[in-house]
Amino acid sequence: MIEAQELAKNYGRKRAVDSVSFTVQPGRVTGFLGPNGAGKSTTMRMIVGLDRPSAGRVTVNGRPFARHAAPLREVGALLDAKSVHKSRSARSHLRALAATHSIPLKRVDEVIELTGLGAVARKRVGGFSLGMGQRLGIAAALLGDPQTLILDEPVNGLDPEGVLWVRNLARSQAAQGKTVFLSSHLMSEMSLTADHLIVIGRGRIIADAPIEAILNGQGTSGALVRTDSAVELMNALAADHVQITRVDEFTLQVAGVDSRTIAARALDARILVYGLTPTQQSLEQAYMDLTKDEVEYHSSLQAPAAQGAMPGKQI
Ligand SMILES: Nc1ncnc2c1ncn2[C@@H]1O[C@H](COP(=O)(O)OP(=O)(O)OP(=O)(O)O)[C@@H](O)[C@H]1O
Repeated sequence: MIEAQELAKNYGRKRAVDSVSFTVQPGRVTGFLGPNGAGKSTTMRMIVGLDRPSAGRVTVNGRPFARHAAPLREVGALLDAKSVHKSRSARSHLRALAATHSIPLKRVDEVIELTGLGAVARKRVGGFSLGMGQRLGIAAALLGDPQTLILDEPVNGLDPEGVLWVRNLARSQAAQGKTVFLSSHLMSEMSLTADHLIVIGRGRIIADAPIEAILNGQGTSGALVRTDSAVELMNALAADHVQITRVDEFTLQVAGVDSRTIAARALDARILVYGLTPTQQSLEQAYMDLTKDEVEYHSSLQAPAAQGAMPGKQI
C-alpha cells in the first residue's frame, strides 16, 4: 500500500506537486493519469525517495521507502528506463542489481524470460530500442518479486504485443494481491488495465475513484432520442442538470438523465418516442472534461467540435 499525506514538491517557485493525499490499495491496478507536466513523475519519484518532498510524507507498506531494509524486495519501480549503464549487457545489469539484495541468479534468468529479453540478454544495453529498454526496466522492477510495483509510463515505446503483455502483467500482479501503480497518458489503455484512477492536474488531485465512478459521475448517462415532437420533448425534459442538443429535426441528444426517465417523461407528456439509444461518455471524454482547466501545455490544434456523448460504451 502507498499512502501520501499532504505531499508537495516545489522546484524553485514552481509548485510541481501541490499537497496531494491519496492511498494506493493492494489487490487492484491503480492508474495515475494527468496531462503533461501534471506532476505524475515527481510524485512517483518522491514515493521511492528520488526526490525529497517539500512538505508532507509518503510511505510504502507503512514506511518511507528508504527505511526498508531491502527496498528492491518491497517496491519495484520503473521510473526512467534510460538510467542504465550503456556498456553493460541486460543480464549483467540485472545481476549487479540482484547482488545488492542477495537475490539468486536464478531469479535474474526468470525475469529475463518473463519480460521476453532472452534473445538480447547478452547484448549491450546501449544498443537497445526504447521498447527493449522499457522491458529491461520492468525486469529490474520485478527482480525482487516486490509487494508493490510502480511503473511510470510502462507502455511507452512498446509494440502492441508489449502493451498487451504489460496489461496482463499488471492485472496478474494485482490478482496476486500486490499494489500496482501505473502512470499513462493513454486513457484507452488505462480503461483496459486499471480498476481505479487517480487523476492529477497542475499538481493537484482532481479525481480519485473507481473507473466506473469516473465515467458515471460526470453526468454522462443520457440517450439519443428520436421523436416527431422534439420541441415538446425538450420542454418536458427541461431541468437544471439536463443538457439537450438538437441533432436534427427529429433527433435529440440528451445528457444528464437516463433513458428510463426520458421514456417516463415522454409518456407523461403523451409524446411518441420511436428511438431511444442509451449513450455513455467515453473515458477519454470524461478525462478531457476533468482536466480541461488543468492542462499546462495546450496544443493550438483543436479537435473538430466535440460530439460529447457517443452511442454505447466507449471505454
Ligand atoms: N527537476 C526539475 N526541475 C524543475 N522543474 C521540474 C523538475 N522536474 C519536474 N519539473 C516541473 O514540475 C512539473 C511536473 O513535472 P512532472 O515530470 O512530474 O510531470 P508529469 O505529469 O510526469 O509530466 P509528463 O507526463 O510530461 O512526464 C512540470 O511543470 C515540470 O516542468
